[in-house]
Amino acid sequence: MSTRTPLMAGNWKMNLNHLEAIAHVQKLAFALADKDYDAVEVAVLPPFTDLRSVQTLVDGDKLKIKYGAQDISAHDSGAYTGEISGPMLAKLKCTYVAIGHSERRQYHAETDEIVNTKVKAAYKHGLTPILCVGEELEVREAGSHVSHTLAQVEGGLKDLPAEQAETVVIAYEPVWAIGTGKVCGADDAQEVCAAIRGKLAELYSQDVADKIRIQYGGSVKSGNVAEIMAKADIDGALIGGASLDADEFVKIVRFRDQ
Ligand SMILES: O=C(CO)COP(=O)(O)O
Repeated sequence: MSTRTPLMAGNWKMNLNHLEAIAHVQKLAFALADKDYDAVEVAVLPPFTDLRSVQTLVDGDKLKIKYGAQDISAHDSGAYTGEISGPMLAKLKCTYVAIGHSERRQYHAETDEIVNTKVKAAYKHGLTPILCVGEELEVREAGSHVSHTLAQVEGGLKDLPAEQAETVVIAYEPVWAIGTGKVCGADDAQEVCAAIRGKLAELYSQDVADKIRIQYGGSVKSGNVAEIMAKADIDGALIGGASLDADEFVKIVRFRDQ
């Protein structure tokens, strides 16, 4: 039995303005009880413009929900128009930051090198990275999904010491399953997540690999979450679309009841 606490994180992507964010987090706060947080860590990743509102709510009402950003600059400050730095996110008391999401790799040309620099920037400022990896449909069809994903894990964690790596969260998100309603079968997801843990053991040690949480992401809903979470190497989910519906997100947090 794994001692890893599952992490259910809602990636809102570019949805919900700061007023909608407040209403949404209030709904989650109202629905979730202490026993939910005892069993599962719950986090939301709102757009940057919502973070101050979410922080104010979480701080003011001592909510147990955690929050973080969807990206981080590789730089600490300076002439980088449009970017948001690690110190800015740390100042807002973010816990997590998603790095290398496939939408950033695809639309913003983020390479493993850039992802690796951002992972290091997150640690430098006390933020925990959620390193996103996963293959496109052509890669899966060619049968290279495992090696492709492991290369992204290795690239993203390059030169990272074990003391930092043991707290990273890896999110396996097959690109073809994101927002398509096509969930990766639980056995297929487990195959890749087990291979990721094997790679982590090779890069660090079995002890470190056993501490790292590996999430699955891609069309997770209340109806399929229990089957996915039953797998030995899956320690949570990164949820896009379904996290925008508070009732549905709460059901996902309560995956054991589904
Ligand atoms: O990309 C995702 C989470 O980061 C998954 O998105 P969906 O849950 O909408 O498929």
